[in-house]
Amino acid sequence: MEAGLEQLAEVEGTTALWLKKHRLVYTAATRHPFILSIRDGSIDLNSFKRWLGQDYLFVRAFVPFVSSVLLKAYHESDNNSDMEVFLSGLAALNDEIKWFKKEASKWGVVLSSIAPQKVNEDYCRFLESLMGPNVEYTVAITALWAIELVYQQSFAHCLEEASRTPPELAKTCQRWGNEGFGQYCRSLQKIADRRLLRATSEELKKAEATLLRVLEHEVEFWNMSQG
Ligand SMILES: Cc1ncc(CNC=O)c(N)n1
Repeated sequence: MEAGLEQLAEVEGTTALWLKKHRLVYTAATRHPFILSIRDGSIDLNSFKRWLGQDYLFVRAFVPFVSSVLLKAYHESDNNSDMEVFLSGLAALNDEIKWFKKEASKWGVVLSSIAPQKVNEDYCRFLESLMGPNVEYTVAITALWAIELVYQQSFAHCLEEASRTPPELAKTCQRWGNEGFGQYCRSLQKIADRRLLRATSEELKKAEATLLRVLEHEVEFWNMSQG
């Protein structure tokens, strides 16, 4: 007998099914020419610096978004360990903001004088639209997982055996490509799958649409960085 999508979701997880279903845009986000140019060493350092400055601004907007997911977990979660996962994410972001400042000064990028580009503003506005109390926890955790996954998958690709990532970019790739961050992403995915298994069809629809929007925003962000 053929298994329905709902039965498959119990075995494989809804998120994995969605990544298969949307593999074209998922691959566009995680194997973008910008990332491939880091991996093969051909990256234009001006593109890297543009990415660095814009991503610093993005991460500043990402902190309140993660906080909003933590707040939803506190109020709505059926599992009290969820909150600790987000708390560890926020702790990592604290470290990350310091890293951005150090890295920027190393490259001569003046963070205080960087204006967000339109693509970045659009992405940050999308994050804000997910922060309100009207957005379900299930939808918000799906977005958070997808946002982190794109960076984890992209930068881990630059650390693989065959990659020729320039040594001065290795630390950047390790920030999101390391095993600990991979574990964090799996924790987020487990929470998302647990929630999606119990979601209404309305919530499922919203969560899947939100995943797609995240992947599209990530592709645009790489496009913008590449210039
Ligand atoms: C545009 C974008 N997407 C995802 C991440 C990764 N999350 C936190 O650092 C990021 N830094 N920037």
